Amino acid sequence: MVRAIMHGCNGKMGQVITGLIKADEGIELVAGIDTYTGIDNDYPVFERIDQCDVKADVIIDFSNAKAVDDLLDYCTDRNVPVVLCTTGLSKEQLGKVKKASEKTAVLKSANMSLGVNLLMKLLRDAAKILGPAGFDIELVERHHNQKVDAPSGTALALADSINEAMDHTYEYVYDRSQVRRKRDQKEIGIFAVRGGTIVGDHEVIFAGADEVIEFRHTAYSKTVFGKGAVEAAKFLAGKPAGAYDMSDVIRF
Ligand SMILES: NC(=O)C1=CN([C@@H]2O[C@H](COP(=O)(O)OP(=O)(O)OC[C@H]3O[C@@H](n4cnc5c(N)ncnc54)[C@H](O)[C@@H]3O)[C@@H](O)[C@H]2O)C=CC1
Ligand SMILES: O=C(O)C1=N[C@H](C(=O)O)C[C@H](O)C1
Repeated sequence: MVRAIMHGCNGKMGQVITGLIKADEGIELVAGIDTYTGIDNDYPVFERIDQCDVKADVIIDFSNAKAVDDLLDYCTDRNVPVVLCTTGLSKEQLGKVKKASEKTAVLKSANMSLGVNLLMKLLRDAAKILGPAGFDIELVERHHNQKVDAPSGTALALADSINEAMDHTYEYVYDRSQVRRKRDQKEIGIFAVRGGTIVGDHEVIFAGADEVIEFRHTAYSKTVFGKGAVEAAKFLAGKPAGAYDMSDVIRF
């Protein structure tokens, strides 16, 4: 049985994972960490990660970018593998994630769903054909009104997978309001919509002369992310130090 700690246990994703793990015989939650303590869980909850003295095989993180530095310190000091799902990390934090992966197993993914991870692969193939054929690439993401980071981690990851296939020749453009010029072909425009309870929606538009191809992923519940995170935690427990992602868990 894999022993897991839920970092951000009283948030929306933390509670989804709590429910999924309760019904899973292969993994148990032995502790939770959250600054908000107004929920009764059937595992001990600590307000700060450095207060947690419960031993675990893996930590699952859905919290807040501000909480990630202390989490990485805890995981590297104790050599605990971590499934890092929080988005909106700074450039410095991404560097810290890389360093942490030299000391412990770190699986970072902006989107744990099967669909988005397949989409990344499809986009790489599409870009290799449509980019050289002169198609412009634009990305629109839509999320609920409680989301703090923009654009979404997934939008950036989708753009990165396209750019990777194109030898990193594309620039990302987030705001065209201040610039009076036509778009460059080597741009990926990235736009964020926030409203209501939209779980997560990503649309990638390849617009050519007289034809448009659109790829779209829509999450209808947070369970799709939760399921992927639980699978990732089971996969990561016991793994040696290194940088992992969902392509190590989901084999296409
Ligand atoms: N990788 C993926 O597939 C997904 C990633 N996310 C990301 O996960 C993060 C959390 O999302 P939600 O659960 O919707 O947010 P939420 O705001 O509902 O939950 C975050 C929880 O973290 C807690 N928290 C804040 N500071 C903390 C600290 N220092 N230590 C421990 N806990 C702390 C908050 O009190 C809250 O309960 C966001 O960055 C979001 O973008 C969300 C869904 C899917
Ligand atoms: O905050 C969310 O809700 C989500 N965040 C992730 C992101 O920023 O990409 C993944 C998912 O789309 C939901």
